Amino acid sequence: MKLPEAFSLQMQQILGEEYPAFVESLAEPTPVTIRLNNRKTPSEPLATQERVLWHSDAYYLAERPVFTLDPAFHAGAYYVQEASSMFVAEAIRQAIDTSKALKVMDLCAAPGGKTTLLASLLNNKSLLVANEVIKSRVGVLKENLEKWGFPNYIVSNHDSEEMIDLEGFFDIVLTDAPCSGEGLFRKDPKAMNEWSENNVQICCARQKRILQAAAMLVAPGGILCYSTCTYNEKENELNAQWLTQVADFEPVELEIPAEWGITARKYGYQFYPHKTKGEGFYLAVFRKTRGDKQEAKGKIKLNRVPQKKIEVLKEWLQTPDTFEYFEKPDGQIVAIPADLTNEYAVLFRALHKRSSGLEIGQFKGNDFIPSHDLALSTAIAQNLPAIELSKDDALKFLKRENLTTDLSEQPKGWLLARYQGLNLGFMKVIGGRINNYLPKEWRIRMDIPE
Ligand SMILES: C[S@@+](CC[C@H](N)C(=O)[O-])C[C@H]1O[C@@H](n2cnc3c(N)ncnc32)[C@H](O)[C@@H]1O
Repeated sequence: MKLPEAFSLQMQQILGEEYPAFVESLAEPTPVTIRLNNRKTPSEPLATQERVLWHSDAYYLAERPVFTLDPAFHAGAYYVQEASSMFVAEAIRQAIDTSKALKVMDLCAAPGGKTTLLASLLNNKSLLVANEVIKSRVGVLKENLEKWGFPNYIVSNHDSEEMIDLEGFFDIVLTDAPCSGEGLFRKDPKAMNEWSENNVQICCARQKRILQAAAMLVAPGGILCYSTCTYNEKENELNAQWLTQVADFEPVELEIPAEWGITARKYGYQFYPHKTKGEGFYLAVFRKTRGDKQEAKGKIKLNRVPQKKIEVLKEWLQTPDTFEYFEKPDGQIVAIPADLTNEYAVLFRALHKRSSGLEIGQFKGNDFIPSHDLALSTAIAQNLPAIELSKDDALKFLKRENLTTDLSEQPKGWLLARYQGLNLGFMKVIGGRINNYLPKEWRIRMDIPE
């Protein structure tokens, strides 16, 4: 691999005698890792081998399978994620009590790897906002969150500076900042071609701007996590130092076993591919020492669903009484955790470009049409009519093709397509016909080998 000259010099300065080992590691293949969803376990456990040291649900795979051809992947049983970046969960676990009801903002969220990591860390009384500034990246973020199934989430599409009304609102803010990507050179050669000292400067200035906005969102006592997938001082340690100078934050020291191979710096923690089995990564965690806390108080400005309809909805959810039900102007019903209505009201007021929480479906006359979001949510009732599909048929369902299984004996009505006990989506049995309700934009497009 021919590294940019200025980058080589920079790494020699940072690493000294470790530099040759670093260069050698760049010629090795990128490890393939998956992180299992702790709320969705397939009946046949995935074949996993070596565990990622800093995450109890994550594993290295011997080779990269075609994930598109695994229905369990589409059901949200696991996420394919670079190993080093999973350290965010361990850091948060050490920095804050995750058994509490927490309000969490993932400020630079698409495609959602770390958002799903956060979702697995949170309990069902917590609330997760996934924000992405680039509109074209919001779709994939939503899709990944829907699949993951954690019900208490909102996806928003704002610049980090547009959130002034959420000052002091969050217990945790994650800023996984856009960066020069030095840690991704072997995984993504494009990152290397785009690298320049000038680009490092641009990234550094942008990160400061995002960090300043992120700092404002944190409640006193809350934590701010700052991460990049790069090595240079400007984007990492110097930005971390800058934050402690311009805002009321102190670095949180983490306990890390030596065998994990993570390098502790003054403010943060650095992953190098010659020392850890993963890509280059940097994380610093800070606690806010002072500031104003925003109390969550407000009223959701959506129509409440009439009691008669709520009785219908109750059949579709596992714990229907833990939600309150509202109707959006387009008729979609959203289920909002009853304990979190004040929090949702504050978020709805402050964020204009956003989703409205878990959309469970809509009424057409007296009939309830369940949504795909509901099919994949862990909030869905367990006793709904369902059919377990073979792998072939599960893939056919995901391609929106006709199934081989004979469904003519199935009672008319809604039927969940399942694979290894995990929901893939809804079908409707109408006489001799089946309608597939998998959203068209979600269907598998690749040809399935015989
Ligand atoms: C490193 S990526 C995030 C990866 C993601 N956290 C994950 O784990 O899958 C950085 C993201 O920040 C977004 N971004 C860029 N500028 C931003 C801004 N001013 N505010 C919020 N997000 C921004 C980029 O569009 C990009 O999606």
